[in-house]
Amino acid sequence: MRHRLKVKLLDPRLGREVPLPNYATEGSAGLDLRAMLDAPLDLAPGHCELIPTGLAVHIAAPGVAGMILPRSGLGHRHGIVLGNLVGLIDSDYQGPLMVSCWNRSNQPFRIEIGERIAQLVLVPILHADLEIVGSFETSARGEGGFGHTGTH
Ligand SMILES: O=c1ccn([C@H]2C[C@H](O)[C@@H](COP(=O)(O)OP(=O)(O)OP(=O)(O)O)O2)c(=O)[nH]1
Ligand SMILES: [Mg+2]
Repeated sequence: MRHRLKVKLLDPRLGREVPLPNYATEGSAGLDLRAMLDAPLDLAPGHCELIPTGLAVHIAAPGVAGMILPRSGLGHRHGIVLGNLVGLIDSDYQGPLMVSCWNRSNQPFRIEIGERIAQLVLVPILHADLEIVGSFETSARGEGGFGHTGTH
């Protein structure tokens, strides 16, 4: 499915020297987001920095949200993940889209200008209407959780 996403280019380099966010392949789920830094950033082990993507998005539909997720290569190979683990973008948010980059490794990591640091995934959202009940209908799991089904 497609969603028309309103985007403001806050950084004039986007779409010129640095490509606009795009899907790497037709089947990619995430739009790659780039680090719109003034200079390369050396992220020390254990440190976290808020990095501008150079854009603002307005999803504008309450039934859609954005999720910022790590890139698997950066996360697995270099320990570059997100300081908030997952970024959640509300459909009414219009401010600059920021990526919290956390170096969870024990090596410094250099983030280059325009480097693809994370990805934005649009997801459908259901809003809950709370229905207060005294008991639930029986389910197969009941209250069992946190390993209740065993490990094998
Ligand atoms: O990685 C992120 C996470 C959030 N945001 C923006 C969009 C989002 O809609 C807004 C608020 O995020 P969230 O609700 O997760 O943060 P909060 O700490 O609850 O702030 P608020 O009180 O503004 O809701 O911040 C980003 O730009 N990047
Ligand atoms: Mg919030």
